[in-house]
Amino acid sequence: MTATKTDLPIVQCIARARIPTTQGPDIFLHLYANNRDNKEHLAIVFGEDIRSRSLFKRRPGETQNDRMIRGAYVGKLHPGRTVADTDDRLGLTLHFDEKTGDLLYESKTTWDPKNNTLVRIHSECYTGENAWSARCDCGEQFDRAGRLIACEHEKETGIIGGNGHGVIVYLRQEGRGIGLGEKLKAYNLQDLGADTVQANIMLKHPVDARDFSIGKAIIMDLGISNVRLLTNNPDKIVQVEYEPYIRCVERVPMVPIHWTNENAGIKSKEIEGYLRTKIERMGHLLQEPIKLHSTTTTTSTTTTTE
Ligand SMILES: Nc1nc2c(ncn2[C@@H]2O[C@H](COP(=O)(O)OP(=O)(O)OP(=O)(O)O)[C@@H](O)[C@H]2O)c(=O)[nH]1
Ligand SMILES: [Zn+2]
Repeated sequence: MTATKTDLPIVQCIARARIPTTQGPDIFLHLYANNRDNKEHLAIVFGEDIRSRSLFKRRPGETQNDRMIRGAYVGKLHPGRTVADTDDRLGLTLHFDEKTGDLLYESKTTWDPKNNTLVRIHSECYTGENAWSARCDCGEQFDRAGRLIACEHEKETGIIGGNGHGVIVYLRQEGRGIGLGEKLKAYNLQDLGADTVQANIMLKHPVDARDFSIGKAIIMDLGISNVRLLTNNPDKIVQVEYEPYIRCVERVPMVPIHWTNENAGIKSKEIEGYLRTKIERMGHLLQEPIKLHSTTTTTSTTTTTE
């Protein structure tokens, strides 16, 4: 059954701003409102020409200055610029449907929806992203997604990057949707021996309380239809597919750094359990490295590991 756009939440990009990053490229941070929850979901967009249709749509009575202030401009802002829809210095002009005010697609100014675009749908994880947590790999995944979108291809794995175009849809679904407070309680239950699945159930929550439909609506709003999805989570792939509007043309794996490089990434008992539960109990598409030749040699009296 093909989807109809009406069964998706309605999202509205409220503001977009250029963020010069410490990693090199500028990103364009988009803040969204929606008609499902009162959270500020985000899109971290790499590429000035990936355009939010809801942000760029013309609004009755607004001025060009209003458009520039909310971030609905083409090219680059500079002191003294007065027109949002034209960047004289770069020779770029946006055009709109006179009746509806919708942005018209033109290859010179707007990313082609038919391009295969590298996308990560990332759920907020305060502990992994801001508190140096070694309980999960969310922070590592977030950083790697940004690096992969910015680069042509990843040296270590040969995976083709986004070459400066792509999106991290950042959903405020902390704790797989149960919130930070309940996640902290889940951590205490895990320290008492439960795994991440059991802990959620013991707290009377679903194993995964997330819904990716807002993420889907944001991807569509950004004019992206062919997605190279950065994930190991099969549920995300199923939930993002949305024929004929969104097609997952490729699943790009997110292998924990420590699994391919002994001296890097996150190494802890907790994260081993976290990843093992994802594989064994949540069906994540991750293959634990199989040690074919043990490096442990046993001699008559002692066992030494080189
Ligand atoms: N309830 C609960 N949530 C956790 C735990 N550890 C991490 N999380 C949450 O799990 C979510 C991880 O989401 P993502 O980083 O999008 O990853 P994923 O859905 O597991 O799958 P990938 O796309 O393959 O990374 C975040 O919301 C974290 O806050 C835990 O022990 N319990
Ligand atoms: Zn996490």
